[in-house]
Amino acid sequence: MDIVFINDLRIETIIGIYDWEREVRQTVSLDLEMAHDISQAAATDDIQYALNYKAVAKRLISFVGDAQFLLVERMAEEVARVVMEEFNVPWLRLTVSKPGALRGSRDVGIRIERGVR
Ligand SMILES: Nc1nc2c(c(=O)[nH]1)N=C([C@H](O)[C@@H](O)CO)CN2
Repeated sequence: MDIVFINDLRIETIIGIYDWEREVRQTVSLDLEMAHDISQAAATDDIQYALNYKAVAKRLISFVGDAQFLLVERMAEEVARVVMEEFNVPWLRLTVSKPGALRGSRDVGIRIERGVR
């Protein structure tokens, strides 16, 4: 299976377990790999047969921007569900990072894989 990807999609949201984190929006970064057979899009040169990464990004900017999760784990599971259900993606790998959340580290977060490749 081929991969359509989005790297370092930065979104402002409420995320975190501490009191101060419920008051201010922070940046999260999403790296997303989505399984998709690109052959029909390549053969036709027609966006209707492509997994439209702009449409996926637009949906996630809205979904994550409106959310108020406590844990990156919950955010990752919900993002994976939205992408798989709404864009008919059979498999994905998703990294959710919080840049600057841990002193001494560039970023922290989690990586998940869901579905069948
Ligand atoms: N596994 C996780 N560990 C931690 C999380 C998290 O979401 N998952 N969150 C925090 C705090 O919100 C932290 O990011 C604040 O700097 C701590 N550990």
